[in-house]
Amino acid sequence: MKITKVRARVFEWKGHTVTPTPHFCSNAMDELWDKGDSMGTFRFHGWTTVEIETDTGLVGLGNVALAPRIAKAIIDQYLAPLVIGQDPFDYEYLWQRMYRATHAWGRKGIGMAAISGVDIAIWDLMGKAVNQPVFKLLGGRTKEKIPCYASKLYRTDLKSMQQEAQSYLDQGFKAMKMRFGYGPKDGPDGMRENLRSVAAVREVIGEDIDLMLECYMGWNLEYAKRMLPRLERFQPRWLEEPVIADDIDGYAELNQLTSIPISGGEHEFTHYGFRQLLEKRAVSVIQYDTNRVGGITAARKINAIAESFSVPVIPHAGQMHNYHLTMSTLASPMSEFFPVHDVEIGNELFYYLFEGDPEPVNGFLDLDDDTPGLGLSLNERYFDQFTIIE
Ligand SMILES: O=C(O)C(=O)C[C@@H](O)CO
Ligand SMILES: [Mg+2]
Repeated sequence: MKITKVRARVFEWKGHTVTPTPHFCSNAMDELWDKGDSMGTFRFHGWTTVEIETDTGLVGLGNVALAPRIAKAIIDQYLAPLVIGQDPFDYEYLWQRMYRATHAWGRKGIGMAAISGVDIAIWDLMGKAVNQPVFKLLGGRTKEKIPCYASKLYRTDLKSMQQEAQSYLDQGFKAMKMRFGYGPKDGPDGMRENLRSVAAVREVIGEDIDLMLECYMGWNLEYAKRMLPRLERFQPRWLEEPVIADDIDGYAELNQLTSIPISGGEHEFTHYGFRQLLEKRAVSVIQYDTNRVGGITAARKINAIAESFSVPVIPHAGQMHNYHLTMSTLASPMSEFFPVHDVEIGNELFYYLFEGDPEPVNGFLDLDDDTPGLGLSLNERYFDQFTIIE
């Protein structure tokens, strides 16, 4: 089989969106004096799709969620020529070809995200070619079903957060993740608000439900060191991305500070990046996202390294490219799941662009043994709500 064409398309959402309220989610812009619409940088209202065509007529589908127009340009200009004419089953060779050819600028960030989109499409193609789901190519079913946690609970008024938490309990979730709204610039009041929000959610869900806490890089080391001891009594399953992704020593320090496990990795890239995080004991939970980290080819290597460190991998965002990896490794005990709702931050945009994702039942997801590839296709129902760039 030979790759004949790589078609990268940008989908920019032009439909209805919900604007986040102030203090909706702490984030890396919060430390600046003029943060503007701080969550603006971290709203993802566009996507790049990657369709890889072959001389057999089979088409593999991959995707990239970051900086879509740039990802498309990288794929069109640099990556497509490297894979056209090649056999998709040479996935490791093709990954190295893309990684090494773009090494001067592509190792981390959008370069690697673009490689990820092509690599995911290649794995989808391989699954389709042998008529097997991708998780079967990766080692098969290591769990009957995938436990998943509901991930939303942005900071709004506490009553609404409590109602939202209750709705996840009603749907059978045994774990959920909430966001902090306040950080170092918000002083003692903000600190109190952060603690109040965790107390409010804990009050509804009790002690037996796992609660994950998300900072989204909106704190700094000093603030995190003051917050962590105050949060211990809530027994969170983990505290996520307390500081910016480059402060690896900060992660390591925080990870040893209290009984609260520190998680991170959704802004880290390739097995080289994760080796560093693991060797420094910087995180107790790894959260790569397959469509950023280097695709399935890199993610499976990270799973192997993480397994040897006994550090669980719970990928960022859920979604099919992550679910297949989670299903096929004991290193991954669980998946993230973004509930379907109106387009807000953009995490949920996935469901407007793709179809085939499993729906959780009582807090578990399952993958179909009989659907070849990743089981994802483009959802043309909403195409008229996107600007599509070919
Ligand atoms: O789900 C996460 O871990 C994220 O970081 C999502 C992001 O949109 C912040 O809420
Ligand atoms: Mg996160």
